[in-house]
Amino acid sequence: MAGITHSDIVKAPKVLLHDHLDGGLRPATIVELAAAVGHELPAQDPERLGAWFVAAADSGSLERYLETFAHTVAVMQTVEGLHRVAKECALDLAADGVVYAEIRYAPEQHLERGLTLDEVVDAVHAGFREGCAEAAALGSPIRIGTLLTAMRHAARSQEIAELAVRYRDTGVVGFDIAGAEAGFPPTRHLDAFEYLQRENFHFTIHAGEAFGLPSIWEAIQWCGADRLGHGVRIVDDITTAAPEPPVLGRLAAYVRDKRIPLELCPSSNVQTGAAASIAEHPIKLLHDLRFRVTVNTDNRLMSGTSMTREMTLLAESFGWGWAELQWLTINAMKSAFIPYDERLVLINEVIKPAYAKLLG
Ligand SMILES: O=c1[nH]cnc2c1ncn2[C@H]1C[C@H](O)[C@@H](CO)O1
Ligand SMILES: [Zn+2]
Repeated sequence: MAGITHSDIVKAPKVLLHDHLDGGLRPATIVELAAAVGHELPAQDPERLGAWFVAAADSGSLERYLETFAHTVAVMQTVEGLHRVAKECALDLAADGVVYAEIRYAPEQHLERGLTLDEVVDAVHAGFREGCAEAAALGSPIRIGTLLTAMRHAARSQEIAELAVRYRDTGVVGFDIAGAEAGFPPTRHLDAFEYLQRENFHFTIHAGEAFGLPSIWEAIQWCGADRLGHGVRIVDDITTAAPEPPVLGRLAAYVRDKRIPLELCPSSNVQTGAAASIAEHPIKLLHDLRFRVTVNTDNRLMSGTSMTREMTLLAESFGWGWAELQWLTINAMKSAFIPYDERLVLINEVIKPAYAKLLG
């Protein structure tokens, strides 16, 4: 069924696996927190500041896109700042109809004003707890787990992996590495990934965004990633020569056969140059070939987006309807890092009944 709109999609339950806490602040909150800590911003008016982030991130380069985070990370250096940002994140996602989210951030980036790693994690978790409680009271329940990210150019991945495992029963559901990809291959952090595997813990790796197949291959075959952050460049291993059917190379076939989830982020990919436009985004091909595709926001502030907006763009570009949106949502829920039985409850008791009504 084509023609579904933003106002329809906002009401449908959605699942978000790839969203950065420091990429989703409300512009008005940045302005207030920046005034409190004396951080200078490129614009003072929230509307202009929001537009500045989108324009500055729209550079065609991941490195330049990442520079914009200086202004969000700067206001997330105190318990108050982290707590507020996490709480508002929960409220914003719930208002957008997200029922389950995994939110990531790099604790090592929030130590500039003297917080310890544990204090950072505690502040974020407290903010999420409050935000989720408030959202439930407002009639939009949401569950949130966190992923702790290590920065790939730095050397703290083992420490952050241990931090994640220590908090595994109190809100952290996985681990990730992020930051500039070219020049910083996943195997740089092999010790951390091997440690996590010995601990039976879950992790995703940003791979195949600004760098191609070798990054994806290392993430899966050397590091043992459960999921791929982006992974969009897997299309480099798929040969398309219509009218012949597409031919998958060995790595693409492995990713599809093993049902390795791809955390695709369409708008973010257009901004960093990983895709030319939404209409030309490889998500269509990957969907048609039945890869384990999920749709994500990456950074709602830098892309001026939301889960509803990402899905609306896909519905408009590819004529996708409720069947496709349900497929994406169930793919994401199946790929979450919470226990299997808990995923099933959300699929069977929240997602499927809602889409059954929408499908009519
Ligand atoms: O899409 C991304 N690719 C690589 N790194 C990213 C992306 N989005 C955000 N980051 C970085 C910047 C943040 O400060 C950090 C932790 O959330 O992760
Ligand atoms: Zn990301």
